[in-house]
Amino acid sequence: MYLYKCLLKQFEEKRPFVVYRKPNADQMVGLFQKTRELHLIENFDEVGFVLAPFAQGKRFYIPLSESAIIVEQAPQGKLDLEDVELNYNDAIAKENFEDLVKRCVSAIKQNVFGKVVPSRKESIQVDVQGDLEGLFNRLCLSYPTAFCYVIYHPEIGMWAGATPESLLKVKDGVLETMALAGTQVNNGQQDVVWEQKEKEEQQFVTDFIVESLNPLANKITVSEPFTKRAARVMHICTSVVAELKENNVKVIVDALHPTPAVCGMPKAKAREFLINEEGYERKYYAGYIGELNCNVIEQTVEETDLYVNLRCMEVECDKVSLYIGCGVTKDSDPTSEFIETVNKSSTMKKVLK
Ligand SMILES: C=C(O[C@@H]1C=C(C(=O)O)C=C[C@H]1O)C(=O)O
Repeated sequence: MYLYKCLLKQFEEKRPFVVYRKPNADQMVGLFQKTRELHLIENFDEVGFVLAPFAQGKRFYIPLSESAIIVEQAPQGKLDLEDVELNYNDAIAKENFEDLVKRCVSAIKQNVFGKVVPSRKESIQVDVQGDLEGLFNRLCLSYPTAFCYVIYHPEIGMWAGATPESLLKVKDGVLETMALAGTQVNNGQQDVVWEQKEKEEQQFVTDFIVESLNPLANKITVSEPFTKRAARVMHICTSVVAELKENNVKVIVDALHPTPAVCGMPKAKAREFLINEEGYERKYYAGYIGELNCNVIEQTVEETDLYVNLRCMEVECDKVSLYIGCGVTKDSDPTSEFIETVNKSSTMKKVLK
């Protein structure tokens, strides 16, 4: 396919690119920047594809005006990749993460915050860059309902992922978003029962989103919670629709990012704790990614469609680093939370060959 040829050439020449496929979409998009420049987002009037970090780091974009744009049919069909063997007994990772969760619970009990979302990083020796076409195909075919992407910038590096979580979509003055939290293993079971802890955790996220949007919206509609399946896990989800007073993407992004689904609440306290206590830098994990002031397939510039960068990995020449986190409340059990991160890690592990 022409898009993949361009991707290979672009990567060989160390020029920025992104290839992505939106949830349930038939088409995929490739943006191939003609220069190697790093374009930073200043005021959110920019038009292009953005990748923003969780906290520290550069918020950059690939401008449409400087890129070759290729739209092709996305990989069709469904691939059921074999389950990978998950290691629940990595003693060092387990001990470190459980210790972090204990510190989170103790901060919650001291009323520093009500919820926090600690995370960890797991590196695997594997060469993925040698077969980017295969990687993107596997992402799209395995996760048809996710936002799948591979993005590269010579000054930033390469990231890939298949995220189930929308940060926001703004179109015609209407904003759509979701409150996603609470996790259990997805065995394809039909009767799903959610524990009180998970329901509360998800309610935190819904409340935060509604409160943050209140000053910005004339009317907000919240759906009943429903179960959203995402590969090996599933979550509780609520859809939120807001009629905006003003179409100011910067104000809306600042209000929502990072949501308590990936950070905690109150936001500032949780974020400060994570930056100081996690012991590593999240970089673009739990940041956001997507089209800013454009919809490439529909060829309009009046739309923004951003996703939370979850179930993702940083791709280097001989290794990948997976980033995985989980919401912690006062009732969290450190071992169960570690197991949850292992389960979530299977989304990316499955597409590695
Ligand atoms: C933080 C992650 O996922 C988030 C946390 C969830 C939870 O705490 O149950 C569920 C969905 C996501 O909003 C992750 O996948 O790394």
